[in-house]
Amino acid sequence: MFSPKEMPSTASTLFSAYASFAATMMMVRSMANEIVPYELRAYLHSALNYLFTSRSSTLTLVIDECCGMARNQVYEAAELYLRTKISPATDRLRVSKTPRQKHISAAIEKGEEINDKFENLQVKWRFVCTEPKDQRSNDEKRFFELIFNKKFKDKVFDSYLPYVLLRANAIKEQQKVVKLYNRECPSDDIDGGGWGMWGSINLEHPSTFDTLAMEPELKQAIVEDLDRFLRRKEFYKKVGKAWKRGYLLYGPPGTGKSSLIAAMANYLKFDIYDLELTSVYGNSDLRRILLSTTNRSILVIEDIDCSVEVQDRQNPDEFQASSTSKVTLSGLLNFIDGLWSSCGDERIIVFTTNHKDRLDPALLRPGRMDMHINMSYCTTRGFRVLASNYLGIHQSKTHHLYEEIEDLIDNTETTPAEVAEELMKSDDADVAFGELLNFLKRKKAASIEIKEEEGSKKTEEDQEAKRLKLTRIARNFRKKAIKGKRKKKRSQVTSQRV
Ligand SMILES: Nc1ncnc2c1ncn2[C@@H]1O[C@H](COP(=O)(O)OP(=O)(O)OP(=O)(O)O)[C@@H](O)[C@H]1O
Ligand SMILES: [Mg+2]
Repeated sequence: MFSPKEMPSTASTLFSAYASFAATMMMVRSMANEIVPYELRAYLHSALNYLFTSRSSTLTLVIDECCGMARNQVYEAAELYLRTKISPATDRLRVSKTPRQKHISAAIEKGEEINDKFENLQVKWRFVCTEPKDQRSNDEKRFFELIFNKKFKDKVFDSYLPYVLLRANAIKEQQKVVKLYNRECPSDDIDGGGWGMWGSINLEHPSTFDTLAMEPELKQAIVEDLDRFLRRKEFYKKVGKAWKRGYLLYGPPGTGKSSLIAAMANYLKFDIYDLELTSVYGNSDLRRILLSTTNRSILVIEDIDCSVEVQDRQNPDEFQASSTSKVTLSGLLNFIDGLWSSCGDERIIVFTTNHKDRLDPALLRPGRMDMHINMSYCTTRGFRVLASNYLGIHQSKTHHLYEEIEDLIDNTETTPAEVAEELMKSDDADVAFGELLNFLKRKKAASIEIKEEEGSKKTEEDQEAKRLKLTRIARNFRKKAIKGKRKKKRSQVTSQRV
């Protein structure tokens, strides 16, 4: 213990000792700074840090929502992917649904964590949201943290994150709502580009390849063609062809041309652009409209025989005159062959017509439309599909009216639309099939009547032709007889002179 008298002198001794120590240290430090080069000092500093700070075995990847102005694809993929990983351990979820979404979607809320396993890798995801600096500013920052053991760094970069991106793409495809673009759609639609541009609605057409009444072989051929088309990106590049495919659907009204287009769109998850050519002002307008369509889409031009000036190819003068106001077939074909080739990927073009025979040969030339699909009248196998669609009767099952119905279907020109309309008349199969049978009987009777009428007309025509022929023969015979008489007379006169 210090006596009160000793205290000041001890404190001053201590202070002077500390001061001299500090001065010495400063001198040593400045000497060391001069003697030891900067690089060596930095190295020593970090080595000491490494030795004395506690080392973490985990690595955290920060995945920001945006990279500059663009959206970060890894962030978007993580958001979608993690929706499928929500477990009962999650406490808070964000729930939403936009008018275009079919289902309610749930995503994790800020601060929530999700554990995931990928082969022998265990990771933890955390969703972080920074609070905006003040209430009015919109500078909230959102990001995911991906936390895992450092030794798996390569695996995460080379396998896990690519897997997350792939899965997210598949989920996006699955959730995609197919849209129907039309230039008459309301312009306040978020995808609408104003007057004269494309607006869209969800494609609500429920048609699929399963519900289409067609010959199974033809259906199979179309599905395979579409699959091959999707697979062959590299092939198209290699042979220098645009990655597009054209289908011409032809057949009478009500045979399922539009239903097939909807089935294609639903199968591929491609949007449909339904183009009414008569509303396009000219070829340059057409170019502008088509350039504003997106990849992975189906461009549909219905009733192509009624939509374009098909004669203009044979008459270039007329083409000049009409090109300012009308879309010409040559304009359309040029666009499909040329311009589009260089700027569109995964495009499908479908033309439909009720009269293939009226189409310009340029459109039918091989290589123009890759597949010509004949949508014909209903067949017995088509009828079985419709019976299954409308009345839930399995295609392998039968009904006591089937034999009669199928015989009439084979022997009349009945469209699937007509069959569908009859089957819709009742939920009771007996009643619905009865209605269909009566309809087919009436149809058959009507067709016999028409044939008889045509037959009697033909007989009348034949008789008239026969009468004309006989008259012609008789006239010729008379002419010949007169000629013969004259000749005989002339030769008599000559012999008298001689
Ligand atoms: N092949 C089919 N398979 C299933 N349903 C069909 C088929 N054909 C027609 N239908 C039914 O008839 C309705 C009309 O058919 P759709 O509009 O597809 O015919 P279309 O050939 O496009 O006729 P149009 O030439 O008049 O445009 C469809 O909504 C569907 O209910
Ligand atoms: Mg149609």
